[in-house]
Formats: sequence, C-alpha cells, structure tokens
Amino acid sequence: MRKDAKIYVAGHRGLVGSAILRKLQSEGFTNLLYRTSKELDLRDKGQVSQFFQEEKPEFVFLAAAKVGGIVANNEYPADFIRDNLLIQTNVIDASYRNNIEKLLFLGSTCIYPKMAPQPLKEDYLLTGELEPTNEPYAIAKIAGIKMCESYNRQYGTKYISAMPTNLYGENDNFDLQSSHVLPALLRKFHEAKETNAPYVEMWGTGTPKREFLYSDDLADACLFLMENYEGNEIVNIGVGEDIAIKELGEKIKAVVGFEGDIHFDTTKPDGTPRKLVDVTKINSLGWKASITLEEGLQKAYQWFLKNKLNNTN
Ligand SMILES: NC(=O)C1=CN([C@@H]2O[C@H](COP(=O)(O)OP(=O)(O)OC[C@H]3O[C@@H](n4cnc5c(N)ncnc54)[C@H](OP(=O)(O)O)[C@@H]3O)[C@@H](O)[C@H]2O)C=CC1
Ligand SMILES: C[C@H]1O[C@H](OP(=O)(O)OP(=O)(O)OC[C@H]2O[C@@H](n3cnc4c(=O)[nH]c(N)nc43)[C@H](O)[C@@H]2O)[C@@H](O)[C@@H](O)C1=O
Repeated sequence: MRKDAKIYVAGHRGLVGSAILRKLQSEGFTNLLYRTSKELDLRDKGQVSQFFQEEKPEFVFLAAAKVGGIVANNEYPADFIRDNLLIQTNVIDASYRNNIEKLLFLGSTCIYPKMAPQPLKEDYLLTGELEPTNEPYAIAKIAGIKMCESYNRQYGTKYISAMPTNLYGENDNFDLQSSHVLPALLRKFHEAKETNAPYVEMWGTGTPKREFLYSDDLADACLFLMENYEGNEIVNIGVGEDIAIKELGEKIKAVVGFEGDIHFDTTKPDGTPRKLVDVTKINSLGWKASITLEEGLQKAYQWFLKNKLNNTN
C-alpha cells in the first residue's frame, strides 16, 4: 500500500480497529478514513453506499462488528447474527461496487467446529458442528468468509479473511456482562483488591482453554496480510499457545496483586473446551506474534488503570 493510499478502518474505536489505526499511523500512512457507528451505521445499506460513493476508499480493514463474550453471545443471538450479517454484507458489497483495491475481513476462531482436533487448522472450517453459545455469530462470520471468497471467484476481487484467536488490549470492553474473559478478570480482580473482597467469582469451571493475542500484535498481522497475502483461504492469527481459564485467573490475580480466593460460578457456560489455532500458515508467510501473555497482561492492566478506572460501564 502506498503511504498516501486512502484506507478505511471500519470500527476504529474498538479493540481491533483502534490497534489497526495506531499501527497505520505509526507506519506513516496519511490518508486514513474512519467513522463512528453514530456517524455511519454500517447496518444501513443506504448510508454505506453513499459513504463509499463519496469517499472511494482504496483499502478496507473491516473491524466493525457486533462483538461480545460468551454470555452476551448466548443471550442476544438475534442481535449477533443480524448485525454482523448486515454490516459485513453492506461493506463487502459496497467495496465491490466502488472498485476498492483490497479488503481484509475479520472472522474469529469460533468458526471452527466445537470438537475439531487441536491445533485448529484453516481447513477444519465446515467440518463439524459449532459451539452452541456462539453459533449465530459464527454463522455470520462464516457467511462473511464465503462472501469474500465468492466475490473473488465471480468478480475477481482481492478480499482476504483473517481468523484471530481471542484478543485483548487497549480499548477493550470492560463491561462485566458483555465482555470477554480477560478484560472481565482484570476488572473483577482490580475491584476485589480495592474493596478487600474475600474472593473473585469466575464463570464456568475454569477448565476450558483459550489462546490470547495482544491487539497490537493482531494489528501488525493485519497490515502484514494486507500487504503480503492474496488468496481465498482463510489465515489464522494467534500465538500458538493456550492456557486454562483457571490459570489465566491466577496470572491476573498476581498481576493485579489480589490476595483473596477464586470461586467458580458453574451455572455460567464454559463454551468450547479448547480453541488453540495452528499458526503454521501465517508463520510460514513470515509473520509471528511478539508480545507474550505476561507482557500483554501488564500492558492491558496499566491501560485499564489509566483509562478505565472511573469510567467503566
Ligand atoms: N475481541 C476479540 O476477542 C475478537 C475479535 N474478533 C473480531 O475482530 C473484529 C473487531 O472486534 P473488537 O475490536 O473486539 O470489537 P469492539 O466491540 O471492540 O469494536 C467493534 C467496533 O465496531 C463498530 N460497530 C459496531 N456496530 C456498528 C455499526 N452498526 N455501524 C458502525 N460501526 C459499528 C463499533 O463502533 P463505535 O465504537 O463507533 O460504536 C466498534 O468500534 C470483529 O470482527 C470481531 O469478530 C475476532 C476474534 C476475537
Ligand atoms: C472471541 C470469542 O469469544 C467468545 O467465546 P469465548 O472464548 O467462550 O468467550 P469468553 O472470553 O467470554 O469466555 C472464555 C471462557 O472464560 C470463562 N470465564 C470465566 N470468568 C469469566 C468472566 O468473568 N467473563 C467472561 N466473559 N468469561 C469468563 C467463560 O465461562 C469461558 O469458559 C465468543 O464471543 C466467540 O464468538 C468468540 O469469538
């Protein structure tokens, strides 16, 4: 991409979009385009068509989506399938109609079958049943992948799809009902320390395993793929190592400095038992994650302390 190429970052205030924006700015890209959801509701086809016709971006990072943790996905399945299908359909189709040069679509590793062998290889897509807690969201993401692939086949476009593992970092969602596990635990352990609470309650049994990638690493990978990858096959983005949720809780407890106990609310769902991605493909293309979980947890906690302390919703 030229440094003055017109690049639209959809979802620039979110965890992923804000990291992509920071990365592009730090790499010297000067012609960046972004809108909040209030300014441009990507679920509205008319607004999206008008925006693309007026602005004519050359490259699109599609990081706008309806996103949430296990309970939010489970409780609001209609919102997750509807908003994501609308956002991605409108953006991908408007990109085609306005001849954009290249688009990167962000999926998620929940597109893989619940019981797929580990680590998850890209070609396990559509080989088995999905995890029920996030099936509607995953089906929307699979539709996005297939839409990119179909436009490439029929129209000769260059739309690529990346599948990141669970993410965390700056501008994460710290709302305890709708967030993912890592930001939820940073907040829970911090608040328990501040109030001298005897214990922190974690959801589920603590036995599921997850892999965590810092958002700055993800942004680096997205730019790398935009500049170095073309093709219909999806590409996993991860670190290649996972950890049990209980162990993650212990690590966060230590980072925050909480000295009480951990309890488990087993009425809450565990979700998929394991979700470790195979990163052979992106590694062999020449990209590797560089931020360890220990470094990332420190960075994320410092960011939380500085930016969210009196401002959590
Ligand atoms: N977080 C994670 O662990 C993972 C995320 N991903 C994927 O990465 C992508 C980004 O996720 P993440 O950054 O975590 O999500 P966030 O919830 O942090 O951010 C989502 C962004 O999407 C924008 N958005 C939502 N609805 C609309 C709408 N109707 N119109 C316009 N913009 C909208 C929001 O804009 P505004 O702020 O202006 O309202 C927000 O900035 C998603 O595709 C997600 O599936 C994949 C794997 C894991
Ligand atoms: C990125 C990914 O994210 C989601 O899938 P998930 O990985 O299951 O999500 P999660 O981060 O919410 O939970 C991971 C594990 O952690 C446990 N857990 C403990 N204590 C808390 C807790 O306090 N909050 C949360 N949220 N989980 C907790 C929780 O019970 C589960 O076992 C989907 O949106 C999916 O669509 C998707 O793509």
